[in-house]
Amino acid sequence: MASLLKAMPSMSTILSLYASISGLSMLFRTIFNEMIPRGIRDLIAKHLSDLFATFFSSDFTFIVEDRWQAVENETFRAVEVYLPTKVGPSTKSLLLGTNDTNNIVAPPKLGLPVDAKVVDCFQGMHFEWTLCENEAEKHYHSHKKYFQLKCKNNYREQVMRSYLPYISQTAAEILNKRETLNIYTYDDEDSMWESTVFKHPATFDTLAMEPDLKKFIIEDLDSFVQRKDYFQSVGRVWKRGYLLHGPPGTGKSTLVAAIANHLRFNIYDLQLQGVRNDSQLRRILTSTTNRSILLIEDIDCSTQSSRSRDRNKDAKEGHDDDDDDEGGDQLDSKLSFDPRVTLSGLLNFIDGLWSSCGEERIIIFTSNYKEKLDPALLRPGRMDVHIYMGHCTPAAFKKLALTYLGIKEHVLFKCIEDLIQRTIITPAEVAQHLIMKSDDPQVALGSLIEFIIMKDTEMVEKMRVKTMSKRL
Ligand SMILES: Nc1ncnc2c1ncn2[C@@H]1O[C@H](COP(=O)(O)OP(=O)(O)OP(=O)(O)O)[C@@H](O)[C@H]1O
Repeated sequence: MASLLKAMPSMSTILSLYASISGLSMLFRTIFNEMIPRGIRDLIAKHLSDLFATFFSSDFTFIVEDRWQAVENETFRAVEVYLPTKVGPSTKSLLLGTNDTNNIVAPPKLGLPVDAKVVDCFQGMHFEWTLCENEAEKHYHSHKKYFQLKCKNNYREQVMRSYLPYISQTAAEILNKRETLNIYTYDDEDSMWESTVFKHPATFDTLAMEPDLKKFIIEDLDSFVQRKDYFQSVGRVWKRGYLLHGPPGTGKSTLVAAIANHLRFNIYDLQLQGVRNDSQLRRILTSTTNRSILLIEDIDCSTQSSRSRDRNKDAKEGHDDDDDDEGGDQLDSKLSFDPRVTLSGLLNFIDGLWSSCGEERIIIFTSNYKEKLDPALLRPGRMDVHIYMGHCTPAAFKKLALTYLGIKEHVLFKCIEDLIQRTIITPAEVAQHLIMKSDDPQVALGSLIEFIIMKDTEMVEKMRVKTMSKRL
């Protein structure tokens, strides 16, 4: 103890040390105040206080819910895509799975289960994410998921200014590079979209249609995705509507698949017949994501009011065109269904106020009977592009022969092209013959010629009977 006391400095030494330190600190303060400009002084002080705050400030929690003001929360979607790329030792469990039925040996994908934690670092800041779930309030409501982001209180501004934009940017890049596309159908029971992998092989290359029309569609799509700023500058929502119309089997669905593959957009395939009313429709449509295609097939059969009121009146009075027999029958069988979705409810999403929900969307309606659609749907500016998918032309036939038989020329081509010009035949019928009959082009083309001649004869006979009955 005595030796310890001896080793301690004397009181006078401590006092003189204190005096020197205070003298020095006063000197430094004077130099600091006199020589360093006020702006720089404030900056240094702020950085020092930030440094202390980083260590001693309390935590702050951001909540990112899956919906935001009645629509899909894009921040939630971005985080959902981004976080699985950041799993590390702190993540104790992961979801694992694949929905790719075409390739069951493909590596499974990762997802985050409820309560999973992911730690992320960005620009020296430390973040802790957790996926949480709310109990459903009612048994028929699905559970609500949300992300919880914990960070230091003083990171708040940087989270808003740089971290979240960085996540959105990264998620967009991941989605742009995604190998698989999804097709969604709405599951009424669970009130949610259900997805499955979309692996349709159709491309613009394999699509049989007039080259000029094909070129026009590709250019239209490309210019749409590149012109976000233009849409903004002219005050229009960044959406594009296509109406594909034409007889069955002319490639409308195939064109939708080619568009999805070209843009790498997911497809939301909505069966309007299954939607109970406009408010459900609104809920369904607001839960689709950006960079996607909303597809409503056979719109002429989907809403009572999408059919031309005049045509319905005519049909009731028995004034339907004779030429339309086939279509009329089909339409009538669907008339028995009475959906409660109204055309105005639907149009609200195309160009009404609700159309501003979401961006970079393609809306595609298909119809076999454009003339039976309500004029409101056809009004200029409503569906931006109307594309008629017609019967097979010589150019379309040549494309199909190249796709299915791998040939560009054949002695039978001339004969088939002449026949096609005077017979009504769909690309689906041509494709059916080229794919099913034989690998040998001679056999396949010969069988196609037989089929076209048979159809031609049938057509001539039908015309003859019709003319006869008119004379009588
Ligand atoms: N223009 C085309 N180019 C290439 N293949 C086509 C074309 N049209 C039809 N086909 C072939 O015919 C099949 C049926 O075509 P698709 O389903 O696209 O016709 P659709 O016009 O959508 O018919 P529907 O009106 O009955 O729905 C496709 O699987 C495709 O193989």
